[in-house]
Amino acid sequence: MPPMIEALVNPPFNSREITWLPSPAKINLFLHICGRLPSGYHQLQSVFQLLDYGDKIGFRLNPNSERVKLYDNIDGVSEKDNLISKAAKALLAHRQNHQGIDIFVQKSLPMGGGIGGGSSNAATVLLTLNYLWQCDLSLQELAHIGLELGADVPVFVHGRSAFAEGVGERLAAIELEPQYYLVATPNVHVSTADIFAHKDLPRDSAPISAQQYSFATTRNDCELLVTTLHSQVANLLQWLIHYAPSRMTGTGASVFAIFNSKEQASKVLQQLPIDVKGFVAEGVNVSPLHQFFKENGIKIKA
Ligand SMILES: C[C@](O)(CO)[C@H](O)COP(=O)(O)OP(=O)(O)OC[C@H]1O[C@@H](n2ccc(N)nc2=O)[C@H](O)[C@@H]1O
Ligand SMILES: Nc1ncnc2c1ncn2[C@@H]1O[C@H](COP(=O)(O)OP(=O)(O)OP(=O)(O)O)[C@@H](O)[C@H]1O
Repeated sequence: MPPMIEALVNPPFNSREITWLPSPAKINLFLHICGRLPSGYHQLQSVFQLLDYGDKIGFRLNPNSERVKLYDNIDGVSEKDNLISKAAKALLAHRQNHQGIDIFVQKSLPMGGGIGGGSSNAATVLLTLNYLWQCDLSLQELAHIGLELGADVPVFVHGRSAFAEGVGERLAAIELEPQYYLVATPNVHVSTADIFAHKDLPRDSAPISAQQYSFATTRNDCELLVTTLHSQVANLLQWLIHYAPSRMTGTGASVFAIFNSKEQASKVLQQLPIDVKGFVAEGVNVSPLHQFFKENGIKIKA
């Protein structure tokens, strides 16, 4: 495609340079388990708080190919299992053109930490390829495709901090006070599937309404089990709680502490124990990915 026409068709994407899009993290401000479905999946209630921090996914048009090529491998994840490839594959059937696309990844988020990195990567790919391939799917349709890839994908597709129910797919946008979060990940892997399958996991929290949500009156129902099984998570939470209200996100291993100012959060970040990785982020009501689309005049069907 000649550069002029290409630039008109797919701004801000082109074949000369990589366009980097945000793939933000989330934390679960609370996580109640209200029951178990016949499928084995759990009925949850949660508040997904989106953050202004995350990975970056790069896209470059390839005029010489009709294929999607993923350039950056993620340690320990085969290309076939990568949620980025899976998201691209899931959209193939819907594409209205055969534009070849090269995909790149700058990973900042720890994997399997309960902060949704893989799910967010998948959502960024679904929304971007929907645009580049002119699939014209709605957010609802993209979220439906995303749910097949992971329970946390729909919230990133919709791009709003939300009160969530069901397996995480029934979402109601929520406006949260701007706050700063120190997110810290100890050097231990917690398997989401193992935690949900564990006999000691409590599964009988009474449902609450979105209006009833407050941090102080809610919990993460996975926290007691995960801290019992993994002393690294227990020790980190005990340490953090001296500085600010703190809780585990998802099924761990990451935990977060809530601060009113970025300075306070950054000060504690600098003191984190040596084997703990962390970052400071601001909570946002609208995903940085959706902000990117808005700023570039790209509309997605509601
Ligand atoms: C715990 C949360 O992080 C909360 O945000 C998510 O619900 C987990 O989302 P995720 O990592 O995208 O999870 P998935 O990849 O869909 O599921 C991983 C495994 O967790 C269990 N699982 C997950 C979600 C759910 N509502 N009930 C479950 O029982 C299932 O055994 C599943 O095989
Ligand atoms: N692009 C990807 N980025 C990160 N992990 C990926 C990716 N593709 C596949 N995975 C696999 O998915 C697993 C879960 O990834 P993810 O980062 O979404 O988990 P998480 O932070 O625990 O999030 P959740 O809150 O959804 O449980 C990883 O351990 C990894 O094996």
